[in-house]
Amino acid sequence: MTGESDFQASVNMTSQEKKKFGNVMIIGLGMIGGSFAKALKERGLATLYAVDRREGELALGVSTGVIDYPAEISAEFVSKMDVIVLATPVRAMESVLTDLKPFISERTLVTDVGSTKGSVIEAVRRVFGHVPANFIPGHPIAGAEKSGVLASNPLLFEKHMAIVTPLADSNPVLLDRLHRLWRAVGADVVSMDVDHHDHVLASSSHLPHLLAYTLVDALANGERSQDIFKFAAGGFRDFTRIASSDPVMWRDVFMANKEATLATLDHFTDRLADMRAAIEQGDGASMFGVFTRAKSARDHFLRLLEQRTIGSTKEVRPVSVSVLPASAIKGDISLLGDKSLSHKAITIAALSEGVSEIKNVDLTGDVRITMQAFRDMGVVIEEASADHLRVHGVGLRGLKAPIAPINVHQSRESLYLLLPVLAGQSFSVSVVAEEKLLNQSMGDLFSLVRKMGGGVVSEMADCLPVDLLPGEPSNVSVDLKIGSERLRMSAFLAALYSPVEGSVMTLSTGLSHCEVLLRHFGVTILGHADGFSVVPAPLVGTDIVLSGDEYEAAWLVLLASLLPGSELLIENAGLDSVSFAFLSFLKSIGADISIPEQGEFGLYEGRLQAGFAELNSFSLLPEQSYQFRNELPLLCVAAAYAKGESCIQGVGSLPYYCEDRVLALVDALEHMKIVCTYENGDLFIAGGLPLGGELDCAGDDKLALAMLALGARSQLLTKVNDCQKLLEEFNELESVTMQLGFHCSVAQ
Ligand SMILES: NC(=O)C1=CN([C@@H]2O[C@H](COP(=O)(O)OP(=O)(O)OC[C@H]3O[C@@H](n4cnc5c(N)ncnc54)[C@H](O)[C@@H]3O)[C@@H](O)[C@H]2O)C=CC1
Ligand SMILES: O=C(O)C(=O)Cc1ccc(O)cc1
Repeated sequence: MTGESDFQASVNMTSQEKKKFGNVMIIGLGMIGGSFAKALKERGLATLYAVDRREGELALGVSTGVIDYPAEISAEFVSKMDVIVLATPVRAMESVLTDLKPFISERTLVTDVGSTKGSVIEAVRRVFGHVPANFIPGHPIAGAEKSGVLASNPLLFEKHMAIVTPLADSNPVLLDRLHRLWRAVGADVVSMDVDHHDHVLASSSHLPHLLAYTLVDALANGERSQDIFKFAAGGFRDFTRIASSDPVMWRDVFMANKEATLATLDHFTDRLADMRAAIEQGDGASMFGVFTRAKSARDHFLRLLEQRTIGSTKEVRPVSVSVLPASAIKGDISLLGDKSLSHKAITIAALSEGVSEIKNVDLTGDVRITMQAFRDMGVVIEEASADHLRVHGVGLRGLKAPIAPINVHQSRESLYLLLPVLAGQSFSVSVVAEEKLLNQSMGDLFSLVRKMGGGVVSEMADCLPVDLLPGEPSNVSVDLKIGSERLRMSAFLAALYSPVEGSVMTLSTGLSHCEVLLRHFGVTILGHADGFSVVPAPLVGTDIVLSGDEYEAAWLVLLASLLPGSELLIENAGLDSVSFAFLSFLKSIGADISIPEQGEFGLYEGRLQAGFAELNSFSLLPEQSYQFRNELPLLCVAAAYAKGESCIQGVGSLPYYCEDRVLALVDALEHMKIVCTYENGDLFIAGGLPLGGELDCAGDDKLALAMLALGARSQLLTKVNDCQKLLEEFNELESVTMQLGFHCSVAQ
């Protein structure tokens, strides 16, 4: 069968000619074996041999350049191999292993590509009596409905996953080689436990194939089959593509992975029966619920998959924003709802009874993570348009246990909202996260949730991932001390689950969006001298139009104040106590601002107007600096343009991230030739006219806006680097400023 001289020529190669992975033998030169061989061969990484019970495939393999040499299972070939890959249907692997056994050396890596893993390991045990350290199973999650060597594609594995399922005594050197092999053909390697693999794949791959085969067979043999196929629309074609897959391979898969397939099939059959009942009873709401949840889950996963295909980690390109000194800003605008408010409104609407319409909602970035979590727990959320949601609330305790852990990815906002809500349910749930949220102490949040009465279990002290276990609800009374302000909404949510009136003690009695939003949904929140009490009652679904982002509004007001001739009108401002106090302070130092009246729930809502005015220097007391800690970068800019020297006291006593921001802005001011002095935690800024120049906001969006405002009336162009976060948070920056005649240009 094999040309002995070819073989001799190949094994006589000098070490220089020997390729990175040496001699690789594929057993079963079909679509997957052929693709793997071709990917290695085209990259010059190995000398490729193949064995197949169909000689024709081997001849085609050589003539189409998929392999170098045909081979056979014999001492001469097998003993010289560095890697042997089993790529036959899974049930053929036992006989292949039996043939290999007499010749195999323990330095040779033996692996496979089979779609099931438990059955392959059982076959290895039957043949060898144990699993040898050099046998390490694998499975590429890439393929097609085609078969045979002619269908092989050297790019098949690029940016797809390859699962490896090593055993406790797998040889680590050979395991490393297996990882390298898959990475060399473009795959991302993931390790998995054998049983987990078989259950996951039973649902994600085996069940869909079973449904496609059965559907086509049922329809093809039924009445009107001719016309069914003749008039089949795209959906039928999409759904049944995989019914063209190889029947031998798939018969083997179902025989090999019986238990796991039956489990997922039973689950699916139950759900199909529910759907049948819904159709029979004309229960449109149930159908609508299933369809919306399924659509959003699929859309969500597709987005994740797209990110994978672009690259395993999201590519972040550095972005800078430049401003040319402007003469004036003029115009009427509406701002998109605040992101943090959008997260909160979705959460409260999901926990309300009945339907809520949320308008002017920002659905970009992290907000979708909060939304997906509620969808995973049975809340139907319709996207009526790009900034309008219809949320079918399920009540405070009406969430359903999710089938997988809730993943908050890297969204702190989602985590702080979801954790108290999950702790109030009657099911256990795991919460996982990614990258920057891992390995960070969540002590303040976890202890708040513990107060609610349930169990909070994490492997690493107070870090994610965490398991929440239901417990007897206890009375919630939370004291938000300095620096814990980010817990404010979490505390109010926890208080909603308190059996008796919950209380949230706060430093100031001013109203924030948290209380206002809850009042909007029918919660009675009473203000006291040292905070608030929350009267337990169901939340009531309602309609709400979210007001524009407050920091963006404050920034635009500052711009209007700095630029002579400006006339600005923000149609949809919504100011909480701090923003109201901040704008009132600007007024007190000479700004020309007209603030809207206080509305029913406590916000200053409506039209916010501002025009140019020369600002006076000011002195801010430590308690004011604390109150305006988030707005301080804007106040530094006001000071830089004001007449005379301003003083901001108590910067050194602010939470570290607020102080850091101010100090970064001091560097920028000095770079622009504005004289600043920072002494004993107090900051002095001598007003003047900033020069302009290149600045770096270190990825901080609030700082970036302040820096752009510094450039508003400066003498030269101002360029701010590292603005990715700014554009994520304020993605209409360019369009809003363009509308007002203030040109911010974005460059990558
Ligand atoms: N088709 C797909 O999309 C994927 C398949 N897999 C797995 O890869 C393996 C191969 O699948 P495909 O390449 O699609 O099938 P295929 O039908 O294209 O190739 C299988 C090859 O194995 C040969 N073969 C069968 N029994 C043999 C034996 N006893 N000795 C030597 N050769 C033998 C056949 O002649 C054929 O050429 C299967 O275990 C399958 O579960 C894994 C991922 C994706
Ligand atoms: O063709 C498709 O869409 C597939 O699903 C390919 C596939 C088939 C079997 C596997 O074990 C892995 C991937």
